[in-house]
Amino acid sequence: DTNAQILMRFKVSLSNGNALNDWGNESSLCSWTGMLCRADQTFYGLRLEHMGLGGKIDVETLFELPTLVSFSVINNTFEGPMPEFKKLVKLRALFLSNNKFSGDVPDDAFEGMRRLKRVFLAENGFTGHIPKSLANLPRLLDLDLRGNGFGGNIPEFQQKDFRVFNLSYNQLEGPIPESLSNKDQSSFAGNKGLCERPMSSCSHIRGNEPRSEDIFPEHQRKGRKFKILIIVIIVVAVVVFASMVALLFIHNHRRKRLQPGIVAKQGNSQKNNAGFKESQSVDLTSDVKDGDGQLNFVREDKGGFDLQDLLSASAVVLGSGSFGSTYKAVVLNGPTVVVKRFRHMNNVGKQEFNEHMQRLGSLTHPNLLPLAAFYHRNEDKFLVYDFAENGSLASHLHGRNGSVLTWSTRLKIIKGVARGLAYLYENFPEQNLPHGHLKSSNVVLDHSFEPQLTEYGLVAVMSNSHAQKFMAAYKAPEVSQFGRPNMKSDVWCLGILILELLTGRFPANYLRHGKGGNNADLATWVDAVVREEWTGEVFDKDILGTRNGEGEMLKLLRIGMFCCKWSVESRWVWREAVAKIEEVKEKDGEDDSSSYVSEGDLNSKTMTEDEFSFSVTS
Ligand SMILES: Nc1ncnc2c1ncn2[C@@H]1O[C@H](COP(=O)(O)OP(=O)(O)OP(=O)(O)O)[C@@H](O)[C@H]1O
Repeated sequence: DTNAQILMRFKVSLSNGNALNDWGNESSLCSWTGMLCRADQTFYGLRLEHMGLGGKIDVETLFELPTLVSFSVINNTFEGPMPEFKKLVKLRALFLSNNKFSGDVPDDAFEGMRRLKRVFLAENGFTGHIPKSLANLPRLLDLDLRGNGFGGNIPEFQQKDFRVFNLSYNQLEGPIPESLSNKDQSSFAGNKGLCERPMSSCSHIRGNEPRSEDIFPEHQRKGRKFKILIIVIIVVAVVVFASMVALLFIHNHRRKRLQPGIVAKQGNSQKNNAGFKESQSVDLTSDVKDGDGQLNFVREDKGGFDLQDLLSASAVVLGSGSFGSTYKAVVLNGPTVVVKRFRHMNNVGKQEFNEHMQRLGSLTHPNLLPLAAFYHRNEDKFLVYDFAENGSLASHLHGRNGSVLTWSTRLKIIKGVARGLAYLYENFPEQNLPHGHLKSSNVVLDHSFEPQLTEYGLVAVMSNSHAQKFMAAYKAPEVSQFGRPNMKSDVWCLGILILELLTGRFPANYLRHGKGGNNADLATWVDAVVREEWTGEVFDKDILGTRNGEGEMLKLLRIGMFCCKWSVESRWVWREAVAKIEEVKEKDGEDDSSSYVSEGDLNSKTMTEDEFSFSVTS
């Protein structure tokens, strides 16, 4: 049989196959929905995602496809036990996430699949132990078992360097193997009783403590229980009483101190992307409480004032972002600084927080806004940055008081952003998201419109849940698909920033729920406009008429689209993105390299053959 005949037999076992109606057309197999083919038209995979498919996955028939190396049925309605994929020994990537598969996965389910690199089983109903054969895969690079019912202990994995690793929201328990202790806590969150690094030590888990019946005989236990009950009642009563007194005291105390701050902030309660011109005066002492905690300077050249100076500085609210308020403070006989309050930086303890801030403070690059100092008081953290004279890029692009940014200024801005990002990636290679919160309100402009990145490097200290909800990098599509961002999520943000800069459109206005729960976004809008060949309509009217620049503007648009590839594998890595941005010139015709991204490659969601083969072979 030919591949086409085999695939038609495979289709018969599926239900709800309407999305595959074009299968069987006379045209080349590679043009059928869901086919993955290389440039030479050899078929190598199936990508049947978000299609409402169900029924049986006929592995016997798939086995007859000699070149099949990648198989994906993400987000369909398949149910029942895990199909016997182990027959497909050539498979390199297996994506079954977001279906209704269930039941124990046999220990030998992945036996012999020596080439398998990527296994995505997230959000199904799989149970039983994590199969030994999975842990023994020699080349495993990405593993996502999130949101299943896997139980028991985590086995020792043969492979140590994972790119994606997620076991969260299962029923796993017991100590985490030492070799996985460097993983993020979020990889293990939502399990029954996992312990040891990166979670807390196993000795904290009650089951490990000696049980009272092992120590005391029956009659002693009864007397003991009674005594414990009395002690508990007394302690609870004392604690409740003390808390009520303390709360009353704090309430009265805060009412006296908070008034000015609250009044001023009410006038600014809306997210103020238009910058600081409408801001009102506030009393910083209402937020930065004096007396406890101290201002820690992270750079020698930024000292010269102390906490008292900061508290008595005249301050205005610049805006209230997703983490708290941001103030501009003019220190008497000192610098003008920006104080940003963060309420959800609880991922690490005080010591680690201090070390991380010292490290951020040691970064120096013309396109990074220097962190000057930080202040740490229990739940509240304040970061002090230099004030940037020209406000944020967002305020210029979208604010009521914004100015007209020419094409040449926009190009200068994006080049600076790319350089700042490259510096962060080189200096934070071990971080998952060296920036993590790249967006136009976090790009500020100095007196000569040189851009400076701000709020970088904070993912590591930010509470996971808050990061997931609000940080820009968590808006990348892989987060809705696989639940976790990766290094390329910053590249997604860079792409969105490029598109925002060129179109003048605010990305959040394009967020709506599309098919399969994914967010449609500015990238999708640009994609559609370009595909309809209305490129003239894509550019911001303020730069549209730029003479001799349209070719280069189009070149930058294509770069933005390559940074916004929906699939992480086909999205550019940061180095490539930065290098391509550097190549863009202000005027057309200065060089002839614009053909490096062909018109045909512009569709940002579809993977070209070469791109996908890169992802499965790399
Ligand atoms: N160092 C700075 N110099 C000048 N303006 C700044 C500076 N830092 C922030 N701003 C501006 O102050 C305003 C409020 O900033 P804030 O960080 O609170 O909000 P945001 O960036 O919109 O949200 P988020 O909390 O998600 O970062 C924004 O317009 C921002 O661009």
